[in-house]
Amino acid sequence: ELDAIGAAVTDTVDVAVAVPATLIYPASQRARFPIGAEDVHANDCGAHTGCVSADMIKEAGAAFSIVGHSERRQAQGETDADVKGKAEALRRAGLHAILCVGETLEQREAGEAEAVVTAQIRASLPEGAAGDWLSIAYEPIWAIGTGKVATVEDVEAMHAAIREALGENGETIRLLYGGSVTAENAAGLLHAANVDGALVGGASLTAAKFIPIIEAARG
Ligand SMILES: O=C(CO)COP(=O)(O)O
Repeated sequence: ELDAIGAAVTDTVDVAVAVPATLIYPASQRARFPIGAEDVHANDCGAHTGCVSADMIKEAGAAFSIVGHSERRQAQGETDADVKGKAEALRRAGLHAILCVGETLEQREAGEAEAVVTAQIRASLPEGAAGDWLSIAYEPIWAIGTGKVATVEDVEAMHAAIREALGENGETIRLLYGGSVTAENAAGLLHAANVDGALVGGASLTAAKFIPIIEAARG
């Protein structure tokens, strides 16, 4: 799959794949594009048995890591402060951070989506965040792995709110949309205002489903 994806990469689209920690080394040896981790620990060293630091993923060949994925915020109880610490650790290691934010269905139905997400941004964004080392992924929790994709209008409204919340350097930071992105809906989402890319889950698992999304980003 990595070879097929690599063959589809051109210099007009940036493609990167985040993999489980045990696969970083073999994937980075093989892939012709950046490989990243799905999480890192916030500390550079210390007594954290079983945790994986930014320097450890770097040594294994990672160029970046996702931080603050909603599954980690929910299942591991990660707070915005934890997520900020992880993004800062990546910066210290010279790696890129993809920082995830997103609201629950309950919060969206209560009309709180933008307030929740912009509060997450304010609390988890490191000082001096800039596009050369950080991207934001907006992933509405109700859209992840459910087949329920946000509308282009909702994504544009949220990304405009995020862009504003980012403040200084905000224009340099890439805003990715994630949640049930497929070959069918990718073009509309990727060409929406303030959408600079996608964080693709299920449809990235096979080259056959992922390559059309790369092509939609290019087209
Ligand atoms: O959260 C996601 C990737 O981590 C999105 O997953 P899906 O694209 O499968 O909805």
